[in-house]
Amino acid sequence: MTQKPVVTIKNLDHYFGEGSLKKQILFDINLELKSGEVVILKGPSGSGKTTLLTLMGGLRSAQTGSLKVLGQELVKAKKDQLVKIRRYIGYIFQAHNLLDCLTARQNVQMSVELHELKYKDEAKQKSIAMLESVGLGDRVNYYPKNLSGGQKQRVAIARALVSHPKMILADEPTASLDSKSGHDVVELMQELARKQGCTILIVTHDNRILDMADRIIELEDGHLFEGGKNKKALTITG
Ligand SMILES: Nc1ncnc2c1ncn2[C@@H]1O[C@H](COP(=O)(O)OP(=O)(O)OP(=O)(O)O)[C@@H](O)[C@H]1O
Repeated sequence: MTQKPVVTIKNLDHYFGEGSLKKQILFDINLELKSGEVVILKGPSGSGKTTLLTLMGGLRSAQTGSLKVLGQELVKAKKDQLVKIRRYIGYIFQAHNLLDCLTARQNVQMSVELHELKYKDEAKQKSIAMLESVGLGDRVNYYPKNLSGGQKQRVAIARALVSHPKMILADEPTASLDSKSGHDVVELMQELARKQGCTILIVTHDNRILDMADRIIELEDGHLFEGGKNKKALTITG
């Protein structure tokens, strides 16, 4: 496993609101995510987890400090730079966000076609192969309404991984699943991501999946700590 940083964050602060309503949400965040790592980010509701995830994903503008994703500085980055970085990232959310009017295969294929110019048939075969690798080979033509929660989440994983992202950002991917499906879904993400050498960051409240991470980090009131009993503020040197 190579240990090149995929994300390097130094002294990152984040604020919402303006003037007298301005409120600091993230305080002096320092973090490094390496290639192929599976990291879980936990913390109480409102501690800033989603805010940090969306900043790393180029889904909102970073304001102060430094946030580098794949070597690209995102603090004060222009919109088109954020759009560019998003091509290298796969997103998985709690509410799987599948399009109901498309089959499992079409949902996955849409992502292939957005990411690369492919002949339609090639994109279709690639999507079917990806669905097979998440155990849904017999469900490729099913619409989301005819799939279980776990199966829908597997389609979302297939869609996120089909374009070989460098990093997967998953926000509460197991929240709507029972314990066994939740474990299976994370195991699958882990296995596929390892094969592709892709980094995974999972935001979760779900204590049932904590054992699956290489590393656990924790946010409390906007401050980031290395997880575990003896919590230590994260610092990066050099
Ligand atoms: N767009 C916004 N404008 C203003 N405040 C916001 C905005 N988004 C989030 N916040 C505030 O920022 C803080 C952190 O929110 P965030 O969603 O990042 O927390 P979280 O740890 O992901 O919470 P949860 O576990 O409940 O999803 C909260 O106080 C929230 O109210």
